[in-house]
Amino acid sequence: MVAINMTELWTTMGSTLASFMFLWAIIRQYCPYEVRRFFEKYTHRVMSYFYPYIRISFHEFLGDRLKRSEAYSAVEAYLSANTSKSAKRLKAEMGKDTSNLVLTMDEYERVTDEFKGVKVWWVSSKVVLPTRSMSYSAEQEKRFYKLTFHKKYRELITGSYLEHVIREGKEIRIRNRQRKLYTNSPGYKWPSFKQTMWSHIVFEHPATFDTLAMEREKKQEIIGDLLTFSKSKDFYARIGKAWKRGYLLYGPPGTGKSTMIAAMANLLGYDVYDLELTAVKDNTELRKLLIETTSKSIIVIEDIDCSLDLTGQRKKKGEKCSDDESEKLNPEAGRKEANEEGSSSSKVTLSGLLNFIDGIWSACGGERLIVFTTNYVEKLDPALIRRGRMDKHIQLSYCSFEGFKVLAKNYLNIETHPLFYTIQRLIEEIKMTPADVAENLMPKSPLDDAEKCLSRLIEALEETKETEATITNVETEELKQSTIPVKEDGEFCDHDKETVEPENRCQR
Ligand SMILES: Nc1ncnc2c1ncn2[C@@H]1O[C@H](COP(=O)(O)OP(=O)(O)OP(=O)(O)O)[C@@H](O)[C@H]1O
Repeated sequence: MVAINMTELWTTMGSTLASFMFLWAIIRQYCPYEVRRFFEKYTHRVMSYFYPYIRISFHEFLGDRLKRSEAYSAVEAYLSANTSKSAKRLKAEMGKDTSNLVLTMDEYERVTDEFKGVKVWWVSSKVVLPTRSMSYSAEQEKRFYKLTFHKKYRELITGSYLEHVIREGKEIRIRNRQRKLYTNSPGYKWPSFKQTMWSHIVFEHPATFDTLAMEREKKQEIIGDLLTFSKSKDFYARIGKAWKRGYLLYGPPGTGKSTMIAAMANLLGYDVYDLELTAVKDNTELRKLLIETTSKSIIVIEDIDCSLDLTGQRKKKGEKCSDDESEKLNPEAGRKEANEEGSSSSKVTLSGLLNFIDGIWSACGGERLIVFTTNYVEKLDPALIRRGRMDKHIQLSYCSFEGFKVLAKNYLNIETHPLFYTIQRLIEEIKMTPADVAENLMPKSPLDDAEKCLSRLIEALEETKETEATITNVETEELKQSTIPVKEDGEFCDHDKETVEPENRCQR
């Protein structure tokens, strides 16, 4: 009897539940969104008393939909890197630089992640909301990620796990982002006054430390310094110092200063801000530009000796070093200067620049390198380049044999050749910049093989050697002649002060 009753009870319950589910499916389809939300809200509240799991949502857009949520983007990057191997349904999109595919979890896909032995679940989801406007009615999709975990791990997950997800997600995004090369150029801002602003292009310089012609040991030291800096956030916080580091690159033109900056940016994945000081109106504008720079960037002032003189006064436009090379990092630099002609004289001072490097504003943003380059280090004010401001001074010099070997590998794809012995002998006694060596190694026609290019370099080195020898001979000769000659009667003769008739002058 009892058994029959139980069977009846189960059957009734089953059919009631089925009817309820059927009804709910109809209601879901036809009832207005607001009513549905109301039911769902209260059902969730009742359920949460018995449900042992906690859920956290990360919505793509918050509030006005104008700006994508940083947390959502970080979670997306984290999940695409960490779970794309375990997810069964993935979405493929072109990366920002259109060179690779980026895989992310497809909608309604669920993946598991583990942190310190605790399992959590991520679901990518979306809600479709009706939008009503005067002119059209459309649906709006709101995407979000939902994280679920057991309530006994609340502290661990909301604390260290989420911190780990966001930090790693941000790092992945920085690694994958398209980097930018900024330059300051004059712009107009309401109410129509001229001021310099950052504009940018995509930064795609191919230089790396591998392709840089330099002694291996020196290269390793610089790489070590840069990597240590980039991982020292906590260290800088502990010692109470802004997270930034100054580099001074100096050496003759064509020794690789600009190339090294590009290699630094590529190594660390930083943006580059190429600051043209002559286009900055005054210290206030300089500070504004500084505040606008972002973290993980290199601020470069090339040829610093040409932008500011030792008294701290700006050089006039006409006095700027005529140096085509300064346009290398940024093709807009030349145009910018032309645009600047006729603008009012600038008033950036040495103290303004010192403030820029280590004033109170310089601490905002964090993780920044400030790089100055110069061909004449001796011309710079010691205050500008003292340690603490320019922490690391790097001299780039004429091409060594080791540097030549890097260039031979880059340009000719060879690591050894019988002509290397001759080149080693010549390059060790002659001053030739890596830029000149590189130019000679560059094949000039499809028929140019390694032998031809190396022979051309040897020829150029020998020519330079001859020119240097001729110059030295002339100089020695001039030096000999410039010593004050003695007249036959033993009197000294100073040619510069001679006022006597030519025929009475002493013979050189
Ligand atoms: N050390 C180097 N390693 C590899 N290539 C180099 C090196 N130095 C120069 N080059 C080559 O020479 C060209 C000019 O070099 P770069 O612009 O870096 O020199 P620079 O020292 O910045 O010159 P300047 O002082 O005139 O601005 C580069 O495009 C690069 O191809």
